[in-house]
Amino acid sequence: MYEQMELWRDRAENVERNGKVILSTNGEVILYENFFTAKESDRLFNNLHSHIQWQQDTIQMFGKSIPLPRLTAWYGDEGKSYTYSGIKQYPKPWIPELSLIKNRIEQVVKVKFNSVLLNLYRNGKDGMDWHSDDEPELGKNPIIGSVSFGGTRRFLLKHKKMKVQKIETKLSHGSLLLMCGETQHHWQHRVPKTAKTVEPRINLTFRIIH
Ligand SMILES: O=C(O)CCC(=O)C(=O)O
Ligand SMILES: [Fe+2]
Repeated sequence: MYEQMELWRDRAENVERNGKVILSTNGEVILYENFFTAKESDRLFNNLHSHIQWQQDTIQMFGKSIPLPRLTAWYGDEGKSYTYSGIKQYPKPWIPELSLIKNRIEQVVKVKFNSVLLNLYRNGKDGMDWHSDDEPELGKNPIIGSVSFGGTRRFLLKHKKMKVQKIETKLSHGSLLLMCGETQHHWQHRVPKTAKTVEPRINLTFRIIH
């Protein structure tokens, strides 16, 4: 037992050392590549792809209902509602694959997440436009743990006021990106669509809903 705990601690510290600081002005973003091994990531991608209840959400624009360019799902603790695209949503209960991922990132982040928003980018035509994760339910300086499986996609950050300040990284199979501090207050992020052929990608953003 003791030995196992030591192993966990070593692993957590090692991962911490391997984190790359992507952004440190007006917020903090850290990337841990290969947070999950390739083998674990393959297994988790397949499991989530088939076990998650993916849904096609729409947004209302000029009186029209427009499908979002990705499939989504929301899981979490019971009773934590979340308003997304103007619709009050209730999470589906945790499933083992999600609890496993959540536990693993909590070892490093040292907070307890109570919900996760999942996105499935089926191909290069799927993406996510500029936004901040600044919904009031998330509180002032939310910590967001973003896990990626499947095809690598570009991830961009731009400062809200100093528009020239742009940061770009790639989110690959098995990576963990942490966004903390004032990041959501000062920065927007997006996953651009691409004309290149890309493998499907699953992204999970773990959040704390107050
Ligand atoms: O797919 C990603 O990496 C980003 C997802 C995201 O920004 C979100 O769900 O709020
Ligand atoms: Fe986001």
